[in-house]
Amino acid sequence: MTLLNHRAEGPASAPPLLLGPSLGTSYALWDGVAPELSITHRVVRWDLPGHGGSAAGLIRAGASVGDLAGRVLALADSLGIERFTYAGVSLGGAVGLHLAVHHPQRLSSLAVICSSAHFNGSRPWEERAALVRREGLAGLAENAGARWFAGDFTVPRLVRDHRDADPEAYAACCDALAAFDLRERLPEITVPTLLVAGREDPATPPAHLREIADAVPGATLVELPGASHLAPAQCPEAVLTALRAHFGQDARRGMAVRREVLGDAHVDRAQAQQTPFTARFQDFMSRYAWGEIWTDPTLSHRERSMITLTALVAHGHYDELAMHVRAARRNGLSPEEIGAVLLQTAVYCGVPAANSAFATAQRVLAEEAGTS
Ligand SMILES: O=C(O)CC1=CCC(=O)O1
Repeated sequence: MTLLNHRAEGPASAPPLLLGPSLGTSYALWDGVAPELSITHRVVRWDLPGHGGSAAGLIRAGASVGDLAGRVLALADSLGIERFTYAGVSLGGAVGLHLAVHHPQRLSSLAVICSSAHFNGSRPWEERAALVRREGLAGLAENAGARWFAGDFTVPRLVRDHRDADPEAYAACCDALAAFDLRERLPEITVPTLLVAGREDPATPPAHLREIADAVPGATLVELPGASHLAPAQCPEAVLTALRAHFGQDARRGMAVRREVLGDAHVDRAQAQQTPFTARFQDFMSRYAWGEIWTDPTLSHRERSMITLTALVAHGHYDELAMHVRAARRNGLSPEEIGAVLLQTAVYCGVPAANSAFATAQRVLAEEAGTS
């Protein structure tokens, strides 16, 4: 299957972050932001169909934002990325909102930049699509600066990408914008959401971002002075600061759950022993194991403890087992329930494994009870 053109940066083991562009631009929109983000993330930035390096045939007249989101998921699948953080500008942001409503299990965090839950109805986009199908993109690209940037600022590469986009594909993206309206569904969004508004943005003014922030539970809104529609290009430092603070929440949430489950003493010890060599691994654990998996409310902490004990016995990780017997007690499992889990492992992991597990658990439970 033909995929969206994309550029991947950053360590393959880092948490994946997908970046979506706005109508008329390419992944070059993220040039001032992506290299910095790729220090902590596996950044994958993609081009809209018929824009940058993506084939025009990836979109048809009458397309929807859902179709574009499907292309993004296909790209993620092809890269082996199941769950990802997502940030998108304008049309790219609409793709992010669609993913958050329709595919919440694929997203761990969302940032919507200079975008909206609706683009002022279908009329302006039907007119723009008709204009582009009739006359091509040269005229629109000529006045892109006024729509995209504040003051005299410009990015010649982005204006060039606008002019060189495929008119049919551009018009099909306009069709998608014409049909897009997610306002009714915003309260269903559960993924941590950041809204970034350009204070001087004429296309999606701050009121559009505020409307999303008011409707999405727990969402945060940041307004950037001096930014217009392409905030990542004109104010990369301010966008970076906002994104870093938002995406860092995964690690912070993870650290809170890690302390709840493993206890302050254990986490403080692990932190104190951290070296520059182990720092990325510790961060990975906070973000991924604790910030993403243990925080997922589908299973309770009790259930997660039972699964974890079993998995540790299966692989003979007895030091980790001792730690997770303490965690299981903190998560509300009684010594009898822990014994029942270990007994079951005798069936599926083997008697010798369960034998060692019982010895480890017995020692920990005795220590906890103060009888050792
Ligand atoms: O090109 C514009 O006028 C601004 C814009 C609206 C939707 C989008 O992605 O860019």
